[in-house]
Amino acid sequence: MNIVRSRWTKILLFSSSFASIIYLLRRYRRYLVLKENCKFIEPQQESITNISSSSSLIAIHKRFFNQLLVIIRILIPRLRSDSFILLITHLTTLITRTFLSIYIARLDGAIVKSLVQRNSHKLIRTIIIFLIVAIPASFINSLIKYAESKLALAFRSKLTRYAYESYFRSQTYFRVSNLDGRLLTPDQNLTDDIETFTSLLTHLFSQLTKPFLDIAVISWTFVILIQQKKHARGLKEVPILTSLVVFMTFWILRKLSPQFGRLVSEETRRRGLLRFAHTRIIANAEEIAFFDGHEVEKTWISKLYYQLREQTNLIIKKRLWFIMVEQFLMKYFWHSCGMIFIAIPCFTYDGPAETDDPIGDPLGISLRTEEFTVSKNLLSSGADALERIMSSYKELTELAGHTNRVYKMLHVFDECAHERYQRIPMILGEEYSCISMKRKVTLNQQAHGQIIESNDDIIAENVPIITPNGDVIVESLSLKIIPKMHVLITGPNGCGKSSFFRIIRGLWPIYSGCLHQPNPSNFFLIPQRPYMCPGTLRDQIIYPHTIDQLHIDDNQLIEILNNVELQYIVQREGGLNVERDWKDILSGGEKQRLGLARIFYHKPKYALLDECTSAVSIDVEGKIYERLKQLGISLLTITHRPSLWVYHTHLLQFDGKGQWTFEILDTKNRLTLKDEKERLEFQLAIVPEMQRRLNELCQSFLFFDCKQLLQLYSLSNSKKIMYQSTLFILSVAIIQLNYACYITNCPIGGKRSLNINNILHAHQCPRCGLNGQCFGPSICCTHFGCRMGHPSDIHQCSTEDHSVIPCTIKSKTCSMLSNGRCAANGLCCNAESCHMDKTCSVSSNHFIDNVQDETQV
Ligand SMILES: Nc1ncnc2c1ncn2[C@@H]1O[C@H](COP(=O)(O)OP(=O)(O)OP(=O)(O)O)[C@@H](O)[C@H]1O
Repeated sequence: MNIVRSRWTKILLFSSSFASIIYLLRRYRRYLVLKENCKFIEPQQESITNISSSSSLIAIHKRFFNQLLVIIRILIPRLRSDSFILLITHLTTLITRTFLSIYIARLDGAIVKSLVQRNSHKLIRTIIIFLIVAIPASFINSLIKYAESKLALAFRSKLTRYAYESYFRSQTYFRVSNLDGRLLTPDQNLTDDIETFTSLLTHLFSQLTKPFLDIAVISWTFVILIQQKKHARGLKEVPILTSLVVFMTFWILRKLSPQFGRLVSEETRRRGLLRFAHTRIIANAEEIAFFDGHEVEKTWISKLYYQLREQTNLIIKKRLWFIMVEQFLMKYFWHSCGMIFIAIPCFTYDGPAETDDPIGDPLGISLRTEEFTVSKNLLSSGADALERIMSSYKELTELAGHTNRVYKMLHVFDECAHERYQRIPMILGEEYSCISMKRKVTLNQQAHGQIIESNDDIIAENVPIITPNGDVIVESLSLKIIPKMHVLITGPNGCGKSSFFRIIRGLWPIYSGCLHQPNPSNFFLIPQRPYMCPGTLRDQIIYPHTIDQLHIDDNQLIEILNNVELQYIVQREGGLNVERDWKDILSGGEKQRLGLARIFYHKPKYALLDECTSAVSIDVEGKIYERLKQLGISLLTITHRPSLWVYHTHLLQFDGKGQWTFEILDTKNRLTLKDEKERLEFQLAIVPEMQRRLNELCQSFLFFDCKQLLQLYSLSNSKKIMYQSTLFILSVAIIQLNYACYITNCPIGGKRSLNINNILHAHQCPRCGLNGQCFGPSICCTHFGCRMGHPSDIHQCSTEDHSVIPCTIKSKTCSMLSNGRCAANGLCCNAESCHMDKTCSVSSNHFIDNVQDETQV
């Protein structure tokens, strides 16, 4: 009480409470920020979590064991496999270690006994034996770790090999990411997940096997010990009480245990998304840098990181309370119970004193001490084993989570290999909403189209083009392409041109109809951005061949580079054997040409060229096409470039509304028609502007709205009315244009420059300045002289533009300029300029007189 009352204690209590409150408030604020940050991508997560939770694969139950069994069959395919031999080795080391532990416990008891007996010889002898036994025991301990790591590696190799085989079979790697939506990060599944699963599995194997062995052997040793103690009461109840304590602990822990499997599985998924986002940034670094898009990327990545952090925090928090309860029960509670159990014979023994030294130790204290030490050691080993089994529950639930991920990966690989796909509807709805107008089909079923291998021809019979999302791009396509046919494929963006390639190459499933397709080795696709594989320049040309499959020499390879006008690259980069990051060091056009070089190397029957020359200059493109045709390769080209038309014999045209045409390509005629079309399109493009101007003129000068007339024109169905309306509009337009030209300043210098002597009723030109007269659009003269280009004069003189009749200046004509009139003393002007003229003399009221004259007229 005194302590509590002391001033310092009060200050300490107050400040710690204050600090705690501040800490909690800060934590709460950070939690709110975190929650806010995570909001943005929550819906997608929810949908994915639902998929895993709905199938309830996380908890330890029958399904988990079934999944584990499937995977174990992959890990241990036969009894003679290396993984099984390693497993047996590991098991043997574990058993040996158990027996050694019991032996060491007994040696420990013997040491204590010799101490109590004060028998130095026996003590030294026992210690020497103890040290000798410690050598194999240490080796076995190390061997356990070694065997565990080797076993984990063997399991990992087996599972990785199996997964790679599935992943690279039947283009599963393409199908998983393009046609199926269940695995968002297959890279993570194939690397991290497999590694974590196999190390956790082997760890749990040692964690569980040895404790079970320990418990079995220790229990057996105790049974023998109990049987020897005939005169001690209450020992028979010890096994029942022990089981009761263990069962109770297990029950409490199970009730309190959070679902670690689910939590860890979710954490792994979020880690995968974060890694995926980083990979995306590396792949698109250049574009992001060009657009300065790092802020957007940073925000997105931070959000993903916060989500991961939130989940990791949750797990850490849940572990804190769970481990506390676990430690209390299994360390302290069990220890107390154990001490009570082994103390029972000390209190209840009522037989004669047991001693092997009746003279030195008649009461048998040393023997009892030895028994107590052995029992205590055994009991602590047993408790340790039980503790491990119990704490393994947590790891077991985590293993369930990882098993689920690995199993799901293998399952999806298998389904994709058999063309059974599933997409996640929410993601589709968001990402591809632009094509939601198209007809959609449900695709969670197997494709029923027929694929027949043909010798040479590609024949499609009523084959639809359907995207992996179920959007029907083309309802039914029927055509026949034979070798030596060169097909040009055109159409608007997104109409299915590239998808047509995917269909004939067998990348997308065929949902109905029949496709006769030559062996895939007859096709070679060059996309707009060709893939640059890791390796040498030679590897780029021969891809996907390897050096072992190379069938031509270096001179021929250089000849191939010649064909695509890329021979200089050998010298520039230092030979064919040089390794570079080709994706980064080559320009867009060079990459495209290197891609085309592969066709010269492989010489397929059909070259599928998907806008693969968009970055190549037109002259080089032409040469490459000519050379490809000389090799007898059929060219199927997607392009928007008319320069390529001449190299093709047929045209496949998609209209973007599900319709298509396939016909012979008459290039010459088509180019003429194209020219005409472009010309007409250009003319039509300026029609609205002309109509606007015409209407303006109609309103200004005819007080008539031509729009009505134009409407009448566009509404009139009858050809005769249309014809008449056109004639009328044109006549009106011509008259108006001429008239408009006449009344605006069409001639140089405006209307004033016309010879007005021939025009009746010409009126006086407008006044300007101080008693001045407008001579031209920007010339104002008084008898003092003329000024040119003054804004107020321009403003006043431009009123003349609105007058229908031209104006005149009634002063004396002068000969220095054509249509010139005397503007001031010694100055002759016309509507455009002024010139010195000695013959000109005017009086001060000259212009006023003129006005009066005009009034009289
Ligand atoms: N993997 C995919 N999953 C779902 N839809 C896809 C996929 N690939 C393409 N699509 C959709 O299929 C439609 C046709 O695509 P395609 O690539 O064939 O167009 P395209 O005619 O080659 O267009 P462009 O001229 O722009 O290259 C598009 O609406 C596109 O969104």
